[in-house]
Amino acid sequence: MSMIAAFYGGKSILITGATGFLGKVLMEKLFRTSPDLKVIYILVRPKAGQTLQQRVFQILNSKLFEKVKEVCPNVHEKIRAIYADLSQNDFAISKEDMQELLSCTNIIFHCAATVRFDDTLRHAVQLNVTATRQLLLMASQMPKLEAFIHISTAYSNCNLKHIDEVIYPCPVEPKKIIDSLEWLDDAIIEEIAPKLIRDWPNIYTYTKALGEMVVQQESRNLNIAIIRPSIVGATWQEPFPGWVDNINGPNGLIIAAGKGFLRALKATPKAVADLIPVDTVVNLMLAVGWYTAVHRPKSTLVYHSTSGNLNPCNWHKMGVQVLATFEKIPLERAFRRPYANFTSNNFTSQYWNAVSHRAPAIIYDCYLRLTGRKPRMTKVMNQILRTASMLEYFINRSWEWSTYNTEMLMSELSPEDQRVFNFDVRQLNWLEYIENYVLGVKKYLLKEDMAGIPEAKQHLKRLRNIHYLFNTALFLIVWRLLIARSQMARNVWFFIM
Ligand SMILES: CCCCCCCCCCCCCCCCCCCC(=O)SCCNC(=O)CCNC(=O)[C@H](O)C(C)(C)COP(=O)(O)OP(=O)(O)OC[C@H]1O[C@@H](n2cnc3c(N)ncnc32)[C@H](O)[C@@H]1OP(=O)(O)O
Ligand SMILES: NC(=O)C1=CN([C@@H]2O[C@H](COP(=O)(O)OP(=O)(O)OC[C@H]3O[C@@H](n4cnc5c(N)ncnc54)[C@H](OP(=O)(O)O)[C@@H]3O)[C@@H](O)[C@H]2O)C=CC1
Repeated sequence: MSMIAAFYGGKSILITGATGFLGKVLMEKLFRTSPDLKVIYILVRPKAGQTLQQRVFQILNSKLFEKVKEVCPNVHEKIRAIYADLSQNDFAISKEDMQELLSCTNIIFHCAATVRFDDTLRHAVQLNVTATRQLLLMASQMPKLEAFIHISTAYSNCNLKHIDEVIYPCPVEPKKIIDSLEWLDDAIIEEIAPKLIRDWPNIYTYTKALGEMVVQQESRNLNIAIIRPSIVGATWQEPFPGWVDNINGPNGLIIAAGKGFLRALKATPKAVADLIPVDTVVNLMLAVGWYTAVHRPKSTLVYHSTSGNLNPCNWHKMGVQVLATFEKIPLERAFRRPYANFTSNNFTSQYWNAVSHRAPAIIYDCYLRLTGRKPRMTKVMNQILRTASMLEYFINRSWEWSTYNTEMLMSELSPEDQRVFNFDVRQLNWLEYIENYVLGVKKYLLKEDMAGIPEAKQHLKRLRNIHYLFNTALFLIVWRLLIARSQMARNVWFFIM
């Protein structure tokens, strides 16, 4: 019998960010392994014209929850969506809902955040810092609370090279920043933002670091733990391999590569690709929730959910396997044949951007114009290159994250818990994982039908022929021009003939 699964039985669990990538996988695993849990409260806002109930309905009826419905047929009754907007005072939660949350909650998993790298400082602080403080305040009024698990990121201290499982102080106190945002206007805030974030690469990582400091400062006598995942990728094993549902992190670039838009990337081939499967992160979260509540460590423990020091993979290996998978299982209607050229050199990267990205986009737009259609490829390409440049910081560096606490926790688990809540990334086979990941992007994210693979392969063959034809024509034109203008070229030509 799993001790962790039994621990969550009968519990009332509060999850923020439950509609996000990590939150959905967390809910799924909780319902599947502890179907006798009492209730999961989720703080949700209406979005894209959908009410809370419609959003919950959509999640529970997705492929991700198919197994849950077999194990826990009354899952609909065990999920309680509470209207909340984490960027508002008191999260805009009604008095009755707040009362219920305060009096019933046993465990909190705080996953909600803005993960956009380019968010405004005001919004990112509201979500990643102030909301965390507000939730901690709520937690301090919960008499039944056993553990508060805060999800941060392994990159919250990416201005350092070696990162231990400790909370590092930020140069400016979070409280000072929160207070000043109240009276500064937006224009001034955006002006001072670069000075505040100093050597952090973006607002996201900086505000996540501030969020951790807030956790440390406002922990009172709560049982708190922080989990820092690196780049969260598709599921490894559970509930099935390759599940993914948003374009964040590597996902968008994998699509851009598979569709042949992105054929070169400014990346250091030997740098560690610190991906971590989302189900591995979730298993660690649940184990940490149990350990924090039952063992009540004296201080706030930080757990790294990373792969680099236990089972490293690099960007070269990842790129090669992504391409190999697209050979076998191509995406539909590709723009060009997939290709991956990694270079860490600025000049070469600019060259490939011009030749491999911008020039084909311009040529294709000319073709669209000539055939009476609206040009669009340059716009798409600019967006992809902007995204790639935003991620560049993370694919040109390697970090060392120590994992003492994570390994200690692994050794504390019973063999049954190590199996059911496996977060031992040493068992991960990268080639198999990446293949399933790419397949998952095709099936679950792009919703492409596997029956379309023969046609997709045929399309790639046509693209290859167009490519050869184009290169031959280009060569002949250049050669003809050279012969017309250079005596040496003429001599070479006669010599060959
Ligand atoms: C050469 C081939 C290589 C072969 C493949 C190998 C793959 C290597 C992949 C390497 C990836 C490395 C990733 C490192 C990430 C480190 C993350 C740190 C971990 C974390 O803690 S946080 C979670 C991660 N957060 C994110 O990923 C958010 C990043 N996104 C943003 O911040 C914004 O979206 C961005 C990029 C600033 C763009 O903003 P904006 O210009 O306002 O655009 P929109 O968001 O409105 O989107 C417009 C348009 O772009 C599409 N889009 C958005 N994001 C991506 C993406 N990541 N990849 C591709 N495309 C993306 C989006 O769908 C929109 O399209 P439309 O058609 O709707 O216009
Ligand atoms: N994905 C990754 O690679 C990594 C993620 N992390 C961390 O993991 C956590 C979860 O990330 P992930 O699931 O990927 O992110 P998502 O963007 O998928 O999910 C974010 C969640 O936060 C919610 N949220 C955002 N703003 C508000 C708001 N104003 N009110 C209520 N809810 C809000 C979103 O709700 P809605 O659906 O309404 O938008 C969504 O449920 C974050 O803390 C992130 O920093 C850490 C390392 C890597």
